[in-house]
Amino acid sequence: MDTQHVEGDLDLDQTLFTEDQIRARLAELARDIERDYEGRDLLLVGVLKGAVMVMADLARSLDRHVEMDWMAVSSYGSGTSSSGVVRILKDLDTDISGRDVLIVEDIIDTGLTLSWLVANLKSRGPASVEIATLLRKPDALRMEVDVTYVGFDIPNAFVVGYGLDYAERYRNMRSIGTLAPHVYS
Ligand SMILES: O=P(O)(O)OC[C@H]1O[C@H](OP(=O)(O)OP(=O)(O)O)[C@H](O)[C@@H]1O
Ligand code: HPA
Ligand SMILES: [Mg+2]
Repeated sequence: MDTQHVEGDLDLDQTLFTEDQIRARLAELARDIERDYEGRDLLLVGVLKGAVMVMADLARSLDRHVEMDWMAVSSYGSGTSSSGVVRILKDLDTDISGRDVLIVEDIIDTGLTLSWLVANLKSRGPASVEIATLLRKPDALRMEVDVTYVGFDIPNAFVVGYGLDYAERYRNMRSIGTLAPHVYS
């Protein structure tokens, strides 16, 4: 199944990561996470909606018990640049005080979402808060974010697929690619 199985059109410029490359990298991160959290309970917190695919595949790569909870926050709306205003659309169901929390994200772009979210979760008294993200754009960072597990560093271009959307489209692509400029011009 190729990148364009969903759209079958010319909306994508380039494939950055195939399904196989994503799966292999998540398996490596899973081994690191198993080692680092050995003997401790672990709560994975997925950030909706973009992180659904990463959460599903990372959690299934882990050879251990984990709990999963979800938050929905949004700062991008339907555009390609962060509004800088983070809104909680859905909060956790779990009380995280005293818990080891690992935030699972699809992408760190400006860092605004994650820096806000880490501060928000730390204020709830967890034992620890770490971040696992599949993608990070080092050149786009506006807020420093301490990330423990990074899948891939990527150039500063808008990407879609594997959970990542442009105006809610392309999330169900199996691979990740850059969007052709004509799509948002
Ligand atoms: O580092 P930043 O510049 O803050 O960008 C990263 C955030 O932006 C995207 O979420 P979005 O707000 O698009 O919501 P979504 O996951 O529902 O698409 C992405 O899933 C991250 O949560
Ligand atoms: O490059 C991106 N693509 C999709 N959603 C995003 N949210 C932040 N950066 C991105
Ligand atoms: Mg989005």
